[in-house]
Amino acid sequence: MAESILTLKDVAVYQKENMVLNNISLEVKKGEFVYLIGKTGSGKSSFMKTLYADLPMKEGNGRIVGFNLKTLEEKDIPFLRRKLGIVFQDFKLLPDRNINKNLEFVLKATGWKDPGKMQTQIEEVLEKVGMKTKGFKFPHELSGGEQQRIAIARALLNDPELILADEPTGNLDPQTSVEVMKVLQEINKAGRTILMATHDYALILKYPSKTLKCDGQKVFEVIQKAV
Ligand SMILES: Nc1ncnc2c1ncn2[C@@H]1O[C@H](COP(=O)(O)OP(=O)(O)OP(=O)(O)O)[C@@H](O)[C@H]1O
Repeated sequence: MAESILTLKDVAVYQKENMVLNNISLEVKKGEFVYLIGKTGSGKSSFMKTLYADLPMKEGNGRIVGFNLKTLEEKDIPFLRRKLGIVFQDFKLLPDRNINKNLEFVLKATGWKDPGKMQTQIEEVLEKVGMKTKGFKFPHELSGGEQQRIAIARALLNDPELILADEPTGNLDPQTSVEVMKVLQEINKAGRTILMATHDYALILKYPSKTLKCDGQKVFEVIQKAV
């Protein structure tokens, strides 16, 4: 049986003192591609933030990539984040440096020292997202879809066990969304687990997969027809 990458038991998600979601119990296994859907304000981003410890897990129990979210201490958060690849809607690339330097910055910040190894790793992740020749460009010289591919490459730098993508196609046109989705699908086929929050039902129809829905302060699995 596939190993569990994420297990939640009776978890509640809070924004400060306000409960956003409760009674969440679910499991994501190694190799799965899971969508997280739900209306604006239903709690998708808050759910994701709880998973990468940007919001504390006040109620329930959770394990993610081997870390216990309930007992996680502040000092352990960087180590958790190293085992997660996080992709956001708005790319969050550093505008003042080129793509190679953006990626090098992350490697240095996560303890890499050897320049040769860093260069090899940068080339490898750029190759995976089809951007090998674009390392010298600045973020503003790339299209939105290209910037998102770079953000995915950045998420792959430390060989994460789980990729959390929060509306990764939210700023992209339909055709570019499909291109970015193809990259995520390839990464998933290569064995990586992906949890992706999205509003984009066209993508879900095109690439059907296990789907969780946030609604009425709950998170539950929906069958494809009911999406
Ligand atoms: N930083 C914050 N402080 C307080 N409340 C917040 C904060 N961020 C979000 N909320 C509230 O938490 C609830 C869930 O918001 P969240 O952003 O998680 O929803 P979402 O499903 O991701 O929405 P969207 O699809 O618009 O991104 C909303 O009621 C929102 O107002």
